[in-house]
Amino acid sequence: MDLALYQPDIAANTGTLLRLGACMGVPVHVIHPAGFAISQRNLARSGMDYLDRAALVEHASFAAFRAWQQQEGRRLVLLTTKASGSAYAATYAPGDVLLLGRESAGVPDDVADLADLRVRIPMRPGLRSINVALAGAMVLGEAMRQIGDFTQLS
Ligand SMILES: C[S@@+](CC[C@H](N)C(=O)[O-])C[C@H]1O[C@@H](n2cnc3c(N)ncnc32)[C@H](O)[C@@H]1O
Repeated sequence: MDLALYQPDIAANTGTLLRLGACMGVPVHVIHPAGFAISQRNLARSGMDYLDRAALVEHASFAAFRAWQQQEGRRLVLLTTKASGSAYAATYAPGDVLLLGRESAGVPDDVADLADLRVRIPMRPGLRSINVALAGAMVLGEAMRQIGDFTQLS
């Protein structure tokens, strides 16, 4: 199970997800261009001293990320408010890569079309979206619970 961030805009969210990845043993992929430099200075406030324990993988472009994902034979699961299927009705597998959209605009349609599975966290009517780091945490938690990954943690 991996997390992937599509062209993230806000360093604090990426730092938060890197800290989550470090604690859960989940690699975090950043798909460039990001809206900020990937640096200790930019990420330290939210990532704190967990950054050194995070498995960060940077991809120069979506094409580079896509090549890696296909080469590895990993399923791409997109978290999007535009999905019809609930993230809590989906079935996850150990190799899944959970792809999160950018804070400002999600992912473009051509990227969404490549996803093997698109899932939505149900929300109350009239509300737009959940913070990207919280959305990632909610679905990662469900996916890890399903595949039994929490049993490997203390
Ligand atoms: C702030 S939201 C982006 C909102 C953007 N306007 C859009 O249309 O996607 C950032 C990312 O968090 C995730 N996200 C937020 N709320 C979500 C929800 N209810 N279901 C699934 N993913 C969600 C998605 O990956 C989304 O691209």
